Formats: sequence, C-alpha cells, structure tokens
Amino acid sequence: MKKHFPLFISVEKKKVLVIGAGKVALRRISVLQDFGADITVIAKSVPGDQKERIECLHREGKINLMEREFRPADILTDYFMIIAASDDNDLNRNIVALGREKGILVNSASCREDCDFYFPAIAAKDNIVVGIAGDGSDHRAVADLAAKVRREL
Ligand SMILES: C[C@@]1(CC(=O)O)C2=NC(=C\c3[nH]c(c(CCC(=O)O)c3CC(=O)O)Cc3[nH]c(c(CC(=O)O)c3CCC(=O)O)/C=C3\N/C(=C\2)[C@@H](CCC(=O)O)[C@]3(C)CC(=O)O)/[C@H]1CCC(=O)O
Ligand SMILES: NC(=O)c1ccc[n+]([C@@H]2O[C@H](COP(=O)([O-])OP(=O)(O)OC[C@H]3O[C@@H](n4cnc5c(N)ncnc54)[C@H](O)[C@@H]3O)[C@@H](O)[C@H]2O)c1
Repeated sequence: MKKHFPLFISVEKKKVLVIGAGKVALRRISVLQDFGADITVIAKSVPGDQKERIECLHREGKINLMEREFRPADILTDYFMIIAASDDNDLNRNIVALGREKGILVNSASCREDCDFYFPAIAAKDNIVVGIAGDGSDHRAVADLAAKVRREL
C-alpha cells in the first residue's frame, strides 16, 4: 500500500469542515482545535458519548456546530480541509467528490482510497509534535505505537 509523506503544516485559523460528530470526528476535532483550526462541524445528530464534549466546545466558541443533515452547498471554497466522518459511506464518498471538485484537501474516515491525506495519530509535548501514520493497512498498529510514544513523552 501507499506510504504518505509527513507534511507538518500550520492549520492555525484555517477553516476546516468536519461532517459527523461521532467517535472518529470528535477525536479529530480535539486534535485540530489544539492546533488552532477554525472548525465547523455539521452533524445530523451528536451521539450520546460525544454530546457533552462537543456541546462544551461549541458553547466555548471553539467550534461552530450545526446539528443538521449535510447539504452539498455546505462545501464552500474557503475551506482549507474537509473531513468526512459520518457513518454513511456513500455520503462520505460524495463529500470527497464535492470537495475535490473545488480543489479542497479531503479526508474520508471510511475509505483510505478517498483520502488526499491520512489523519495521523498525534503525540505532543512542549515544543515537540509526533505524527504517526502507516500505509493504511493496520490502524491498530498505528494506535498502539502512538500510545507507546505518548507514554515515552
Ligand atoms: C491514526 C488514526 C487517527 C485518527 O483516526 O484520529 C487513524 N485511525 C485510527 C484508529 C482506528 N481506525 C479504525 C479503527 C477501528 C478498527 C480497527 O482497529 O482497525 C481504529 C481504532 C479506534 O478507532 O480506536 C478503522 C478504520 N480506519 C480507516 C478505515 C477505512 C479504511 O481503511 O479504508 C477504517 C475502517 C472503518 C470501517 O471498517 O468502517 C482509515 C484510516 N484511519 C486512519 C487513521 C488513516 C490512516 C491509517 C494509518 O496510518 O494506517 C485512514 C487511512 C484514513 C483517515 O481516516 O485519515 C487512529 C488512531 C488514533 C490514536 O490512537 O491516536
Ligand atoms: N478512520 C478511523 O480512524 C475510523 C475508526 C473507526 C471507524 N471509522 C469509520 O468512520 C465512520 C464514523 O465512525 P464513528 O464511530 O465516528 O460513527 P458514529 O456513528 O459515532 O457517528 C456518525 C456521525 O455521522 C453523522 N451523520 C450521519 N449521516 C449524516 C448526514 N447525512 N449529515 C450529517 N451528519 C451525518 C451522525 O449524526 C453522527 O454524528 C464509520 O463509517 C467508520 O467506518 C473510521
């Protein structure tokens, strides 16, 4: 499988659209907001396990939450990055196609082939950021190595 080049890039104040507010979306939202991204979340509903954290981020003005179905018109050209993290694989595929039409970097949580970039596992401390990604074939191995690196840091 294909290996990806790690590009350490600023997302500070850049507009990021996340579709979905479930487990995967929240993991990514948490990382991106730590790095200062300007995040909009569109989700039909916020699942119970993620509700408290997502609503808290929204109340504190750290994300802009729209609790409704995704619409194609949501893909605006000023997004720097789009993360399709709904649990509807067809919708994620559609979002990727719409984003690519507009030249926006896209990532799909449900299909590695649909990703312009992979979302890495992150370990960070002080002035060091470690991003870990595999070739897409073993997510568990990536998560396990990240846990080890976090313990080391
Ligand atoms: C690193 C991490 C970052 C993050 O997600 O934040 C991450 N996956 C993590 C965990 C994880 N992923 C999955 C499970 C559950 C099952 C399992 O154990 O396998 C778990 C465990 C869990 O969720 O706990 C399932 C899964 N993942 C992908 C698919 C679709 C596919 O492969 O096509 C499916 C099948 C979905 C299904 O079956 O429906 C795809 C991708 N997942 C990636 C990243 C990208 C590069 C991966 C790489 O580098 O190899 C890539 C290619 C694209 C992307 O999403 O960017 C994170 C660890 C974070 C940490 O520990 O800090
Ligand atoms: N990449 C990864 O690391 C990884 C890990 C586990 C699962 N997955 C994949 O990621 C996807 C999401 O997983 P999850 O556990 O976060 O799901 P989840 O069920 O917890 O959350 C899904 C979210 O998508 C939203 N949604 C569904 N249809 C929508 C629509 N039409 N418009 C707007 N929002 C909509 C739901 O309201 C919900 O907020 C799954 O399809 C799974 O295949 C990826």
